[in-house]
Amino acid sequence: MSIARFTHVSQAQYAEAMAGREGFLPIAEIPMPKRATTGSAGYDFVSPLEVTIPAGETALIPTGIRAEMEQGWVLLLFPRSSFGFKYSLRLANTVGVIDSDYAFAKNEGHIMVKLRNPLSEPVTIGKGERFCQGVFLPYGTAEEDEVTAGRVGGFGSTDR
Ligand SMILES: O=c1ccn([C@H]2C[C@H](O)[C@@H](COP(=O)(O)OP(=O)(O)OP(=O)(O)O)O2)c(=O)[nH]1
Repeated sequence: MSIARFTHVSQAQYAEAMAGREGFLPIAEIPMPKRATTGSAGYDFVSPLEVTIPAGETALIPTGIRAEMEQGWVLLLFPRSSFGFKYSLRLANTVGVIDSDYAFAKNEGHIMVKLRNPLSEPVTIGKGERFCQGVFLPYGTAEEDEVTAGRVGGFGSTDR
């Protein structure tokens, strides 16, 4: 069942997110997230730049990608299994929750991934390497849910 569409964020949004970094893929060359086989649940995301995460530290990777999806669906981000198995690499927030209305946030719904390297040695993610995966899942709502607010910002914005 097809319920979502991946697109690139704009050149301007990508440049803003990559400010101060070098050697990243041009936005047009970032491949759309792909499933490895017809039976795979996860869409693999590629890192647009080489990133070395020092021992015990974190790194934020802007993916250049946004996901529009039908209401009632969520995209959950997980590390790619092989990265977790090999390096114990994990998402700093354990799982990334990409809401269906995030695509229309001020930052165009630019999907960001924050990785944590819990090892005592640095880990390098190559430019163009598949490093995390996103799974689309349907979600339910509770009785008497009368939420009407819309999303504007990204992480933590609904506290403000
Ligand atoms: O790993 C992540 C997690 C979240 N997001 C984006 C998509 C999500 O829709 C938005 C807000 O995330 P979430 O709702 O999990 O964070 P929050 O801290 O609860 O923020 P808010 O108050 O905006 O809901 O940030 C990412 O790009 N990467």
